[in-house]
Amino acid sequence: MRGFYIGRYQPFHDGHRHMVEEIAADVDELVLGIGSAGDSHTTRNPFTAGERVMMVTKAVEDLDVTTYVVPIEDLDRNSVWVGHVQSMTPRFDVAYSNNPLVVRLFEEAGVEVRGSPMFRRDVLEGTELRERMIHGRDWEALVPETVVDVIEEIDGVERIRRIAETDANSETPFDA
Ligand SMILES: Nc1ncnc2c1ncn2[C@@H]1O[C@H](COP(=O)(O)OP(=O)(O)OP(=O)(O)O)[C@@H](O)[C@H]1O
Ligand SMILES: NC(=O)c1ccc[n+]([C@@H]2O[C@H](COP(=O)(O)O)[C@@H](O)[C@H]2O)c1
Repeated sequence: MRGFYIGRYQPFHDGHRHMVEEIAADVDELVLGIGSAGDSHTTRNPFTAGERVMMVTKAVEDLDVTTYVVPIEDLDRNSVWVGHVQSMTPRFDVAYSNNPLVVRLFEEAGVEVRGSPMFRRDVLEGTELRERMIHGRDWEALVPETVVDVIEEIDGVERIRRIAETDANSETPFDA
């Protein structure tokens, strides 16, 4: 059986890793969708699709499940989004998500959806991690070590801080 799990992964953190471990117990193969793939250089979406491909690939490579990492750009039309996802991914049998819109769109399209309880959501949340990076608080303990390495390689903390300085409203593209 093949599963599908999408997130923005800005960045990929231990909550995502926990969910992937649970999914891996269910499936033979896993498709990990990098959502909002066209977005980067904003405080909400600081990392590019390519940078997130590196984070996600390295964060799951020790697991005993074949994984395909596929970037997926957003569409203006929710009603055809599931078809868009399916057009970009290997065929899958079940979608995993805790995002209510994603759950609804897959269910309406007749795809089985499974969720899981949130894991340490008080700290394991992308928004919280990005805030910690901006304000110099500890974030490294909340993501897989391989993700720390990628963020260091791309100088990601410096980027987020620069964006936060120049972009108080968070969605304006970064231009240095
Ligand atoms: N701590 C967690 N435990 C379990 N699932 C999680 C956790 N955090 C996020 N998820 C789920 O992972 C998927 C992808 O989440 P996403 O990439 O938006 O992360 P996020 O932490 O919610 O980020 P942000 O705060 O940037 O929106 C969603 O289905 C989300 O509900
Ligand atoms: N119309 C669309 O493009 C559409 C609809 C639902 C979800 N999505 C994307 O799927 C991803 C869902 O991930 P999260 O659970 O991390 O929000 C996001 O990147 C979101 O933008 C896109």
